[in-house]
Amino acid sequence: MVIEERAPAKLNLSLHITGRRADGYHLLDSLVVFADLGDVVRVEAAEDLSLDVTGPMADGVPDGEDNLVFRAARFLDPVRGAKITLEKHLPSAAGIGGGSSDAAAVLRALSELWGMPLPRQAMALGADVPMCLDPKAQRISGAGEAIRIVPGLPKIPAVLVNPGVGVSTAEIFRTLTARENPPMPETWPETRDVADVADFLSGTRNDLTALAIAAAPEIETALAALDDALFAQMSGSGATCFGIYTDAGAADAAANRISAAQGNWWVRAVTLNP
Ligand SMILES: C[C@](O)(CO)[C@H](O)COP(=O)(O)OP(=O)(O)OC[C@H]1O[C@@H](n2ccc(N)nc2=O)[C@H](O)[C@@H]1O
Ligand SMILES: Nc1ncnc2c1ncn2[C@@H]1O[C@H](COP(=O)(O)OP(=O)(O)OP(=O)(O)O)[C@@H](O)[C@H]1O
Repeated sequence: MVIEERAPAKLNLSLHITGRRADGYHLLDSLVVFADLGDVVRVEAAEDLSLDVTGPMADGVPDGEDNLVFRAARFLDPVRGAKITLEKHLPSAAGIGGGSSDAAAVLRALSELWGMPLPRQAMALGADVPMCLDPKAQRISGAGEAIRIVPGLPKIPAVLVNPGVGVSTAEIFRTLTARENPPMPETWPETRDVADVADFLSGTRNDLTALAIAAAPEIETALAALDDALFAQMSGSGATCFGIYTDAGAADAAANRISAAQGNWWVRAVTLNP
């Protein structure tokens, strides 16, 4: 029996950095949603643990013990075996939680295969892993472990643009000096449609943007390419940026326009799910 789990792209619609803990991890206040696009993880019973990485974005992704999928399997059970296949569709080191979403998907798949409870304390695998365990719209605080589901968001047509440069999350946090910034508003607006969401987001920030642009100036070009969106911002530590649009037709048209102008960029029209 093959168990299949989707590992959707994670988008930080906002990312406020509000402080730093004694252990060096930063405190976040972030609105996170997931796209209808992602990697695919498949697991089946086997004596030994093995990992095969396939798919259009597999190039350069580690296929051994360095892969977060492998580490997640060992984290769930240090000795049990399984044959794991990871089909990569998302760019890596891209701020859309590729490795974290894969790790969460393999935890879901292996807990089913091995008949084990899903571990909720998955921070040790990465700050983004807990939020990817149940990929729904959520507000994240703490260092990523404090999760509140955000009800009532609409489906959001969007375009994801990655200008083809990898950005190291660790490196961006290391260069951060302005660590005490205001959080998002505490009260949540009633969002009935995509324009309401854009309106709310226009009062938010991604506090890593300037540092990411300093490391990868292409990010500024990617944001400029999304200037016809209702709202555009960078996700995570970059380099992927998103633009949100009134409807799927407008998102498709923007994706086609940007792809035609920038043949080497990774550009996708998606829906961001509530
Ligand atoms: C930027 C975000 O993507 C926002 O969702 C996450 O906070 C990062 O999540 P991630 O990639 O799973 O991060 P990890 O693999 O745990 O950490 C990578 C690096 O970022 C730094 N890091 C990460 C999360 C956090 N809250 N504060 C940090 O300072 C850590 O010191 C580490 O050196
Ligand atoms: N399953 C995986 N998929 C992609 N990269 C992985 C995976 N496992 C380990 N890696 C390594 O992790 C690095 C970061 O990739 P990843 O895609 O997780 O970053 P990211 O999207 O910026 O994450 P985040 O949004 O959580 O900061 C890669 O450069 C790669 O070497």
